[in-house]
Amino acid sequence: MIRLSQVKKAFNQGRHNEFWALRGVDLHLELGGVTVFRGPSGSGKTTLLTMVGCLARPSSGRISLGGRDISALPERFLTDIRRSTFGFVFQSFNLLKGITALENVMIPAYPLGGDHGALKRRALALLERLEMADKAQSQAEWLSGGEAQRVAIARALINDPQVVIADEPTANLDSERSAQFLDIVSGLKRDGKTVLMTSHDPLVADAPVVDRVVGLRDGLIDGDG
Ligand SMILES: Nc1ncnc2c1ncn2[C@@H]1O[C@H](COP(=O)(O)OP(=O)(O)OP(=O)(O)O)[C@@H](O)[C@H]1O
Repeated sequence: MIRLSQVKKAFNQGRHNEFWALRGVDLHLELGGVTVFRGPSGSGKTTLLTMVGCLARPSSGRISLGGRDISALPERFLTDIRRSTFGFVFQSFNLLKGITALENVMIPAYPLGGDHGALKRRALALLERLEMADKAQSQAEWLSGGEAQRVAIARALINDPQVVIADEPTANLDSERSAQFLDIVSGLKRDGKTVLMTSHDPLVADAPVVDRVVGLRDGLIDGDG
């Protein structure tokens, strides 16, 4: 379970261009299920997910994960929690060019050590599940948008995270690919994963697989259902 208490985030704090992207968010996220964060551009959705996923720290307020306060932990502990708990799918997918799809999927597991052969088999199994096995040896830059996204999803899953965070996952996809993405999300939900997404896309927010839609406006929660 993830709990945010009065989480605030300022950018450029103390400077003339100080901006409060989050202005006091209280939120309780149960593990399991699919939550979508919706709101106008600039309302703080991405900022909120980066706090939840331990990619950045709040300026004030508390975030706890499974009852443990993680907001004030030193960076190396945050990195460990991030690696073991969260998988990320970024809007632009962020695959590394010049290496294969398979190698991209394997990268987040390298810092954890372990047997290379077993890791490769796990990565291939994930690509297989996402119907991308035939592209395992393709260079990342050769992949189409939908293919790149599926590789990014496999990469997000390689360390078997409890929580998958996806920022505007359908922004670069046509409606058929978006529907396929939602099928993948259904599969993750069946596997017991918690999925947290931001989305402008009504196709996503209104999808039957979504359990909860949290609205954000001007850095505050604006509707939760
Ligand atoms: N590193 C930064 N430095 C300064 N301002 C920032 C930074 N990151 C985000 N912001 C500002 O914080 C606000 C919230 O940004 P955020 O990316 O969380 O919005 P969002 O709701 O995800 O928007 P979108 O739907 O357009 O992706 C925006 O006004 C943005 O310009």
